[in-house]
Amino acid sequence: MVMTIDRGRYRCLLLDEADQPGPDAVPVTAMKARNLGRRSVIVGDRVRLVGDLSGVDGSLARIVEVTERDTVLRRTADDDDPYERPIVANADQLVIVTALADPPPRTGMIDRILVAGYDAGLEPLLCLTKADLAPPDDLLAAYTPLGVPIVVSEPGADLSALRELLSERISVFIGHSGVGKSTLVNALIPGLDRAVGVVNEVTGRGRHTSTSAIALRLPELADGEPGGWVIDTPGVRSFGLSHVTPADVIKAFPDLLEFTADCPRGCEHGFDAVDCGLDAAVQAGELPRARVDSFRRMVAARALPYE
Ligand SMILES: Nc1nc2c(ncn2[C@@H]2O[C@H](COP(=O)(O)OP(=O)(O)OP(=O)(O)O)[C@@H](O)[C@H]2O)c(=O)[nH]1
Ligand SMILES: [Zn+2]
Repeated sequence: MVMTIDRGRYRCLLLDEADQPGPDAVPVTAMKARNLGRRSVIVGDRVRLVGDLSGVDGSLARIVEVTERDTVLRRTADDDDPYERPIVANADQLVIVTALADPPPRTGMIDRILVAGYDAGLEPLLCLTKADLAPPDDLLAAYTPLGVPIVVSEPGADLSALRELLSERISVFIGHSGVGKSTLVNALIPGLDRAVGVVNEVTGRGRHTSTSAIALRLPELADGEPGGWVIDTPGVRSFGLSHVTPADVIKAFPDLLEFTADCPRGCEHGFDAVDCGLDAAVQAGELPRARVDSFRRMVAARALPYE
């Protein structure tokens, strides 16, 4: 499993058949073998290595194969940039970390990250930090109808509910700089000491430093269940979605999708849609209005100018 990437060097951890690192697993540094050509290798990829697998300082293995990805989380640098940047492979959960204050929550950003997650086939989880500074009520009201699980944290909070939601899964943590992501990851992984309070440098408009995502193993739960993996990502300022279509969004909502069979051709099922099947379903009492509205907020977030 590729844990992190630094200037063309891939830090990998050897996994056993159960997809877990063995008790003595050491990180192995590898480079891409020539046969891979321009094929991308990203954090979370499962790869085959040959050569020196000792992990000894200075040793270098070669990545000769990237196994098929279950999921790929992508973003575009901004909405005018058609180039998709895959960020993380094989995750199954997307944890959107948002502060309740300092910085204030931006639902537009949450919605955009949700859309990217739905498009990638990841299950969302909203993690609201800094509850000591502001109450979570508005965000709870906005995201509960969507069916997004929500955990609320503050300094010294009991994280057992969050640990339970992370166990046996591969969870990508994403959030704006300063929301308390490192603080949270440090609390989840005692002894880790991820840098807190360091603002990410920005190398240009909407671009971030090459600081890679990094996969971190969570400690086992008290009952011996594997803790799962956290893939921590650099703070994001924007989340370009030009690679996602309205059809991609509604696929994540099978209960809504079934009512759109008779929509006019090209219907985007948004707030301004005409003769949309979702409105008919609401009128017939077959769908709750709040759920349709929440979904439509996602469709609108997709089309908003990137922030
Ligand atoms: N009041 C309060 N402050 C918090 C909480 N969590 C984190 N902080 C503070 O918020 C600041 C930013 O926290 P970080 O953990 O560095 O935030 P981050 O999201 O990792 O930021 P980047 O590293 O820039 O991506 C620090 O000063 C933390 O001490 C919280 O629950 N409540
Ligand atoms: Zn429609």
